[in-house]
Amino acid sequence: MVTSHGIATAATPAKQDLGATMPPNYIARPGELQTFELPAQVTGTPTDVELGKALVDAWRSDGILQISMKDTKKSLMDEVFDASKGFFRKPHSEKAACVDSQSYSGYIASAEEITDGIPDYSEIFTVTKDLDLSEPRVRNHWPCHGPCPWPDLEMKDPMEQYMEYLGQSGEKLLQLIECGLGVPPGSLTKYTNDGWHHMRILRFPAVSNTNGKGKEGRGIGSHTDYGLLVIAAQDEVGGSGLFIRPPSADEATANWEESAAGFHEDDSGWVYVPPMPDVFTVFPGDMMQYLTDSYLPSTPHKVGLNTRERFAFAYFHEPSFQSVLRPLPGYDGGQKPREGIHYGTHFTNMFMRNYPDRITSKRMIREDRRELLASPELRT
Ligand SMILES: O=C(O)CCC(=O)C(=O)O
Ligand SMILES: [Fe+2]
Repeated sequence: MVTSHGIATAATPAKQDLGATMPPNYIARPGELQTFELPAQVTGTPTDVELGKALVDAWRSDGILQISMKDTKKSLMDEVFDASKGFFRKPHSEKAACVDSQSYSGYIASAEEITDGIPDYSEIFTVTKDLDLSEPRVRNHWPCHGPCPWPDLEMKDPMEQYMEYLGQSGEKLLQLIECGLGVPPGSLTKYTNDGWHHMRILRFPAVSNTNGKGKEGRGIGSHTDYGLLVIAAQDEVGGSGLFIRPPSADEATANWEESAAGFHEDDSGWVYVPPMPDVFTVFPGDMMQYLTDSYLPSTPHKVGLNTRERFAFAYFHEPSFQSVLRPLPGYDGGQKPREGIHYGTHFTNMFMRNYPDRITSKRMIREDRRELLASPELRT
């Protein structure tokens, strides 16, 4: 049921069933997430303010919320899941050819990604801004800027449409969060002009069907993501694998200062995100935490392998690569660093940490590309 102001109560399965699909050997309590519906547009009406405050409250208590998927988008979801499955079914050599030496777009084999020094079993296709070799930023060797090595149009077309749609949802969410935080319109969206939005198309093998090179049972180790918003979707078939840690007064991360990878990985206190039909899950990233002085902390999460293979998408709604972010008015509590955070530097650091052996990281080092991150042209 959806109320007139977009605050919805999804038809949830009985409480005792919510944890039934949890990955084996994980201990967590099943979450009961709040579900919201996004309006056609956000103009700052009292209804928008009410919804924005409800989103902020949901994140502050649960660390994650759901937005319901428009009926008109359900066929697009079918298309992107089909395209993802079609890609991951290809022979290894075809998938492994999808890499680029200048961007981090493309294929990441199972056990190639490192979180907190340990290989993950996730198999991934990453999509960053697809810029061809003649694009000025690529010609000028900006770190992480380059083409996306799409395997074919069957993959490219639906994925681009999907990212476009999530881009619109991301902008609406930021506008609503501005309303909910009581900051002037544009305080968040000024950073997303030319946003460095990217996406991870993910496959997780069944727990009984891995290549033996990663950490047993683990899909992705505990981590926080880097930008403003994470908007995730998963198929419901294999059960979920996602666990999150709700905000807590005695737990703090600051991923740009000290790695949050591995945060409380094996401790209690995790919440299982049960699979729900026709919703996206949304939670804040590192830059939202910095801007709000941890009023909206970046949500730690991890993924476990389930009894069946699982397909998922994680879309990241981000500031522009060039952005230097500064505390929001009313949320400047002296958070560090005082000079602001350059998002492109944070992104580059995180990707080099996750993929130290990738051709892209090696070229970055060989060509000293990171030096450019300090130049005024890359900081606006
Ligand atoms: O599999 C998921 O649901 C989330 C994946 C994730 O955390 C990521 O790609 O950063
Ligand atoms: Fe993540």
